[in-house]
Amino acid sequence: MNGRRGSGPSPIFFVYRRKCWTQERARKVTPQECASPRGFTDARRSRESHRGTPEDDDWGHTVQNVLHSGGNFKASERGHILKKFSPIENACLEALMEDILRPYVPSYHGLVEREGQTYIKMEDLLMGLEAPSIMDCKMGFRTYLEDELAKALLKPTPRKDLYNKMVALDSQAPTLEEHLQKAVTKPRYMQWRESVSSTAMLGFRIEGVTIEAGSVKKNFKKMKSREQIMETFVIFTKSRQDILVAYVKRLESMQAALKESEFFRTHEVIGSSLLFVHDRRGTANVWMIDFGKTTVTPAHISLRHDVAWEPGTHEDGYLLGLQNLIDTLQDTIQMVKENREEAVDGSAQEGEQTIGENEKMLLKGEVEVKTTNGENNALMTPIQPGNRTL
Ligand SMILES: O=P(O)(O)O[C@H]1[C@H](O)[C@@H](OP(=O)(O)O)[C@H](OP(=O)(O)O)[C@@H](OP(=O)(O)O)[C@H]1O
Ligand SMILES: Nc1ncnc2c1ncn2[C@@H]1O[C@H](COP(=O)(O)OP(=O)(O)O)[C@@H](O)[C@H]1O
Repeated sequence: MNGRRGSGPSPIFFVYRRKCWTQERARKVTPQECASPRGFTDARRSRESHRGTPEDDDWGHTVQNVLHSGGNFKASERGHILKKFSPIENACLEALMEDILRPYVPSYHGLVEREGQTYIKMEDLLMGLEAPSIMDCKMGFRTYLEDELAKALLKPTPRKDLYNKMVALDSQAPTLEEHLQKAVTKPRYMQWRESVSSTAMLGFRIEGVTIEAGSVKKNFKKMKSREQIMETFVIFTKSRQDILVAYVKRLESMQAALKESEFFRTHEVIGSSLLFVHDRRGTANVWMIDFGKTTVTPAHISLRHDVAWEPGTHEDGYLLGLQNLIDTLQDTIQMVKENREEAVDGSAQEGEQTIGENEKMLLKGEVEVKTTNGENNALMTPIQPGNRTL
């Protein structure tokens, strides 16, 4: 496995990034605004004409906010990025530097201040990659904290923004009462998101993808089935077996470390992602990121991560999701092998064309990767809380 702490400059890989060069040269956006898609868009819209100062002349090399982040990142010097300070994430990264999981998380470099805001300085995981492809998978069967649920039960606070996001995806999803209020509570929204995506079935979901420095695709919210996810991995890796195999190996070693980890035993890992990164040269790696909702469990609880959650247990199902992810990738490798063998036989031209079409659609942002025979036609039985423990 390579891809860690490369020596070259971090690549610039988004369409918005390319637009940023032009805009920055025209002095319409600052490098800092370029650091996030949202910043870029806002700056472009307002047509501001200030310059800004590149940090350590290296803003252009900093890789940012790939898939989803409301402007939480900022450029730093080569090899590092800055993420808005959260005491929870900061404590996790500090603790992880002393844990067996250290090789699987971005290295932590303390806190820095920029323009009155505190940031966590951490390793840029895209450093050394050339036009990287990136996928963010959110892990676990539960994506909200027990505390959030308890608070919502005690004092329900229906939110209009979450209602709007819900109806945007499915106008039938809210109940009659929710339609009348035009608002839903956060746990209700999060549970619904789990149920329409693969989270509820598989314990992980794809949040976003970018392929070879292309634009960011986030249209995976309704992607539920293992088959759809396999197709997405095929598209994402362009059927490269070496990359798929590298991913599986990395996940297996991560899995072994997780089972030994003191940090993992004592933390409820909610809303954390695995970041898959690779490039055309075959550099590939997977990292654990986003510890903003990863919290220490009460002292008497030792978490297993491979059992169903019941309120009060703090279990998150992370290991079940990870096993399903590994199984899905292994099935993908098998599928790619079979496609290749058939192609050699001259009998798989149709299948190859399908993948090519899907790829085009994904790149154009039109994809809902289609299953051939409906939802959840899993090729194998997913591990779920209840049907198997590790
Ligand atoms: O993905 P969509 O459907 O947009 O829903 C988002 C994500 O779940 C966010 O998690 P993440 O940042 O991990 O993607 C979550 O932030 P939290 O992590 O703070 O729970 C948001 O909650 P609000 O920020 O409360 O809206 C929620 O609205
Ligand atoms: N250390 C890092 N190096 C490079 N890219 C990162 C790093 N951490 C996060 N990212 C990118 O930023 C995106 C959002 O990260 P995340 O930590 O989930 O932020 P948020 O908490 O704002 O959602 C990820 O999907 C990933 O593409």
